[in-house]
Amino acid sequence: MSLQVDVRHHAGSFGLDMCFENQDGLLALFGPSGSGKTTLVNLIAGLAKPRAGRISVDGAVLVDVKEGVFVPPHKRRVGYVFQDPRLFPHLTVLQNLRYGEWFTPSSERYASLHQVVDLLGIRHLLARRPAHLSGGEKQRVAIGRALLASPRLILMDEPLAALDDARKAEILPYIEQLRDELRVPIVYVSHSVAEVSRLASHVILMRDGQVTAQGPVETVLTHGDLLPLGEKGEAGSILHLVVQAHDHAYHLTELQSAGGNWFLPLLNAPVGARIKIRVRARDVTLALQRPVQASALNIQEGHVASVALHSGPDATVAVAVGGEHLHASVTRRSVDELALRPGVPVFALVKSVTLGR
Ligand SMILES: Nc1ncnc2c1ncn2[C@@H]1O[C@H](COP(=O)(O)OP(=O)(O)OP(=O)(O)O)[C@@H](O)[C@H]1O
Repeated sequence: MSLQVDVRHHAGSFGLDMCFENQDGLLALFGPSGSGKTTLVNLIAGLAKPRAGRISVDGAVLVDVKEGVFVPPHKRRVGYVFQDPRLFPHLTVLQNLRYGEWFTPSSERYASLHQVVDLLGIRHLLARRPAHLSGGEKQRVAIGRALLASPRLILMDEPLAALDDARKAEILPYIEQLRDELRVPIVYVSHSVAEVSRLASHVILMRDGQVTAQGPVETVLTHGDLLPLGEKGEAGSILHLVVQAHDHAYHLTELQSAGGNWFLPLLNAPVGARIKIRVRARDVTLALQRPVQASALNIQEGHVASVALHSGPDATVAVAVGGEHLHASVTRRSVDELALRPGVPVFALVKSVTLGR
């Protein structure tokens, strides 16, 4: 999928001016409340028309103000999943799903009812009406309805925001399947670093209707200063590891990376599986020598790649471990006292790790 956006728009006193291009995978739009994420999603869906500019998907122009092109929403083949599932209350689940198919000519359909029902695990719900579904089930049906339109692109605007953690955990694997098995391009709006680091391949950080940073999730989420307030402490690194062994006696799984081995609470993943982990910068401590008699199991050996001094007491140190960067949040005072400069060999002690599989 190639999504090309180059638009200018006004809503009341709010101005949006964005230009970006994304290829394949799940693109996350991430930014503080009021930064314009929903406004942008509405422009892609055709629910609003930009003042100027152009949006295209895979070369198909959805809007081009200069050329006078504006494809109406129902002809865009762009699915939309909102925070609130917005199912038709008087229709059964099956009828809600079938509605998704109506606007797509049969020659352009790639998603069948059977495939979607099985993918989302909703076969047992087909005869029910939305009032008799849980929040998580409703959202799976809403995703199914969007998918049955065989969309070129699915827009998801905080689809998990109204759900509790258990329901979120239930839905995330389905979104991953959409991304990996059906390979449906997704533009995903979220406030949560945990969600974005698990799902996204690319991220656009937004503020005041502008792009403040964009790129692969591994690099963008290290910019704590650019993340929305409340998520700044979540800034960190995403690393890719391979499951090496399970230690059932201690309930630990050993994973391998170029910088040393990692130990995580026992994982339900086969030996050889590739796992993505998220390490918050504030959970990483640096030492110049390998600590002895320390309780931390995760000690990575590397060297300082870069040091970013912030305006307050803090600094972010990127440590090169193997081919990847592990970020540590330390004080500026520690940077001086340990003379942390690019090239200095260091040991990184990691307190806790979040899985972002
Ligand atoms: N129709 C409108 N008229 C006037 N102002 C609008 C309109 N739609 C949106 N805005 C303003 O545009 C700004 C961006 O809103 P938008 O909903 O796109 O932000 P957001 O990043 O999605 O926020 P949130 O994370 O809270 O959902 C806000 O200041 C909002 O008040």
